[in-house]
Amino acid sequence: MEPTARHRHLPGSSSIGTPAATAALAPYKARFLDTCLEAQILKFGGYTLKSGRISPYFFNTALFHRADLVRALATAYAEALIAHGESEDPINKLEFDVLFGPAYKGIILATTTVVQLAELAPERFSHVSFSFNRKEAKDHGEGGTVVGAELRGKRIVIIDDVVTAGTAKREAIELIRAHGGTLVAIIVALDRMEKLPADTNKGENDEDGIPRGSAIGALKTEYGVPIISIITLEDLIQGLKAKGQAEKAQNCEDYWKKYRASD
Ligand SMILES: O=P(O)(O)OC[C@H]1O[C@H](OP(=O)(O)OP(=O)(O)O)[C@H](O)[C@@H]1O
Ligand SMILES: O=C(O)c1cc(=O)[nH]c(=O)[nH]1
Repeated sequence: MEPTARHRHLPGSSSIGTPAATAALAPYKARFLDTCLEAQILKFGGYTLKSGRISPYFFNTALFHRADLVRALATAYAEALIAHGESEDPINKLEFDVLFGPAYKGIILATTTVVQLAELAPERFSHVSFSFNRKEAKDHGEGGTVVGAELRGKRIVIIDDVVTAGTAKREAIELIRAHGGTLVAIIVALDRMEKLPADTNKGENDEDGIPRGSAIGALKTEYGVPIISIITLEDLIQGLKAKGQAEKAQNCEDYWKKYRASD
């Protein structure tokens, strides 16, 4: 779905998210990538990751705090869900009732994205609710660990920033199941398309350049649901090339060759 001009550039807003030379990508991906690059949410250099790998790029979702940026982020999640839901293939056609955002960062993603879903596709998504967990159960007032929509009998999409090891997603899935909900998909902002860190007990070497499974692939296999990302490393490389940023694209490609996931 192509959002209206109103959604692309509100009067008086900054130019954040204006499509530039990344046009070969789906327009919502190109706009999101432009936002990330313009606002330096995607940075380039040498960054040590949780895994210990040194990455030539780093994606910092905490930087989406300004009004225009959080709107661009929520719009991109909504557009990715809408694009996925519009698939002609009934197996891929995504229908859901609740966006569940694991605390804490997922909370803002779930709440802002339901607003944008209702704004961009009211006929399909006005009924969608949000829900999130408390990190610590509350024993007074309404009590409990889940806030927002009831999960029982509902089709749930988990929304989060990234998958690193998949631990937070597994915890969220257990909570959803314990409350009687059914997981139908997971959506994240960026898929780094990286293999899981090497298992030295299996004689693996992280730098061997042999593709192995990713955390996203493991979640897909374990739970049998699609994992949607707004953009992937492949999209980033394509976007950088289209913008003439050949050196950054090459550094990302070299990194990807080393740590490429097989799934
Ligand atoms: O374990 P994974 O599923 O791979 O996800 C990694 C998650 O861990 C971080 O959040 P964290 O749980 O630290 O909570 P926060 O949102 O409060 O920072 C991060 O923002 C991801 O959401
Ligand atoms: O793997 C990580 O540690 C990581 C990568 C990235 O791009 N962004 C982030 O916040 N963490």
